[in-house]
Amino acid sequence: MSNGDNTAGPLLAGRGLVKAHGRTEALRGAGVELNAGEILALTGPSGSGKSTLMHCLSGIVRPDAGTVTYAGRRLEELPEERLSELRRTEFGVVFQFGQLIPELTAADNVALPLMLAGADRATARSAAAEWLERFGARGQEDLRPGEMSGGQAQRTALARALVTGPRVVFADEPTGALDSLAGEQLMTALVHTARETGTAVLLITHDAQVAAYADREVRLRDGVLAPQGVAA
Ligand SMILES: Nc1ncnc2c1ncn2[C@@H]1O[C@H](COP(=O)(O)OP(=O)(O)OP(=O)(O)O)[C@@H](O)[C@H]1O
Repeated sequence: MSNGDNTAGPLLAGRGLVKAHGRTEALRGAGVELNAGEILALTGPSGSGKSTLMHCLSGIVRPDAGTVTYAGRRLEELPEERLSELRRTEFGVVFQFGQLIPELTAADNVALPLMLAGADRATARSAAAEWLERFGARGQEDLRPGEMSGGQAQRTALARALVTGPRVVFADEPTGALDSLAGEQLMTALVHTARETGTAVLLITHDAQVAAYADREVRLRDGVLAPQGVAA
């Protein structure tokens, strides 16, 4: 898919997003903008709609109403296959519990997105080893998720999210299952890499210390979002 941006505005913008899960209105007109290279923290109480908003912005879920614009393209207008391609090539995702494939080693988990994009196994594994090293997971290439600490699993998940060179990483409570030291190490690695590569990050967190790594923080409440200004 071409990278031909035709906007001078934000890289990713959700406007007037509405999404119900059954009778629960998770989003009730939420709007948020993410600029290229920006690290944005999305905070708010449990159940306020953070994950639903992230799923709409990343094209995993189609909103009931409202628009999502990525690099000048309206996600709701893309056919499913173009949307999948965009998710695979331009977006990376990290969840609270890594969600690595249990049967695969760290190296194969990280290599997988490249192989899905058509790289051969040797090339993909060599890129995977480089990314694992970058995230301080050198020597862990052959570990399977069941043999990893929480921090090792999350570093592997970060490497997997970034290996394809995405322009946006969506991270949903990436430090939520880690102790504070491992959480700090993960955030330092994520922020450092995002700065180096110019990748934008949308970061859901409950933790003010984690939100403080962001350039800006916005807060959701009852499915609606209000700007909070610059994070500490
Ligand atoms: N698949 C689903 N089916 C039914 N209800 C859902 C579903 N996903 C979310 N909800 C409901 O929608 C609301 C918003 O959920 P969401 O997970 O987006 O909030 P959140 O702010 O991310 O919460 P948390 O911080 O607890 O993860 C909640 O009331 C939740 O129970």
